[in-house]
Formats: sequence, C-alpha cells, structure tokens
Amino acid sequence: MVSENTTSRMGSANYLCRVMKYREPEIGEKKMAFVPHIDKSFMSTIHQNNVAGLEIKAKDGEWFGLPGLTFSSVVVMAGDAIMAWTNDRIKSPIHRVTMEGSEARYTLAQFSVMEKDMGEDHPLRYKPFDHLKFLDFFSQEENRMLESPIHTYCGV
Ligand SMILES: O=C(O)CCC(=O)C(=O)O
Ligand SMILES: [Fe+2]
Repeated sequence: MVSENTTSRMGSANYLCRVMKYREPEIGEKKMAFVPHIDKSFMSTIHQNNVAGLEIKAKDGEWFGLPGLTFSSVVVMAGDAIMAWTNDRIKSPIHRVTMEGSEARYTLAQFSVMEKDMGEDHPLRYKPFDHLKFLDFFSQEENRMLESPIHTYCGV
C-alpha cells in the first residue's frame, strides 16, 4: 500500500541516468567490470542488453547472478536512501558486474534521488537527512571507501 506520505514525496524525486558500455573481455579472461558497491540512490533501475554480468551478494556472502535477463527486463534495486527511509526493512544490496564471453555489455541505469528530507516521527535508525547532501558527502574523496557511507553520514 502506498501511503499518503509516500505519494506526496514522489513529486520531489529527481533522476540521474547513466549509460554504460563494458567492453568484451579478452579471450579466456574473467573481468571485474564494476567493483562491488552499494548504490547511493533511493532506487535504481537497470536495463541491459542480453549480456549478463550483474551479480548480487547474498546475506551468506555468496554472489549470485541474474540469469535469463533480456533486452526487455528491468532490474529494480534498492539504494541506501530507501534503506534508511524504511528503517532497514528494505536493504540496499552489494552488487558488482563481472563479465565472461565475447560480447560487450550495455546498460542504461536510472537512479532516483529524493529532494526533501526523510524525517519520520517513530524511532529511527537513521537521523533525518537530505538525500542530495548525502550524495555530496559521498562525492568527497575521504568518504568514498567507507564500508557504509549511509551509516557514517546519518546512522543513529
Ligand atoms: O551495469 C550494471 O549492470 C550495474 C551498474 C551499477 O551497478 C551502477 O551503475 O551503479
Ligand atoms: Fe550499482
């Protein structure tokens, strides 16, 4: 169910779009095309050609791929802001891109960013924060390697 609070905030979302080409690996190479990371968005949607590569780290530490994705598939992934906003009920997963095979991978990723702060009245694990300011924080060199930037930035 979408609450009134959620609907009223939808109008304050902004979107950043990124188009990526991952070149095909050399013969026999298994290539780390995008290092493990967590998205700093509210949510990310990823649309790809039919070349697999996106992998998610499960709770037990194992990596799993997403088989069977085609041009018409869209992956919807939680980012750090929705994790804070839902008080950890929705987790933002660690993910990466690894490639094998002989074809280039193309992706079109859209990241949503909330403009207003996300304070709520009940006990929170994150202090109210401004998503754009969190992105500024993460863009600073000294914060890029933090294990969990969202916790450092506004964790209680
Ligand atoms: O290209 C992909 O499949 C994933 C891209 C990604 O994780 C990102 O841009 O944050
Ligand atoms: Fe990502």
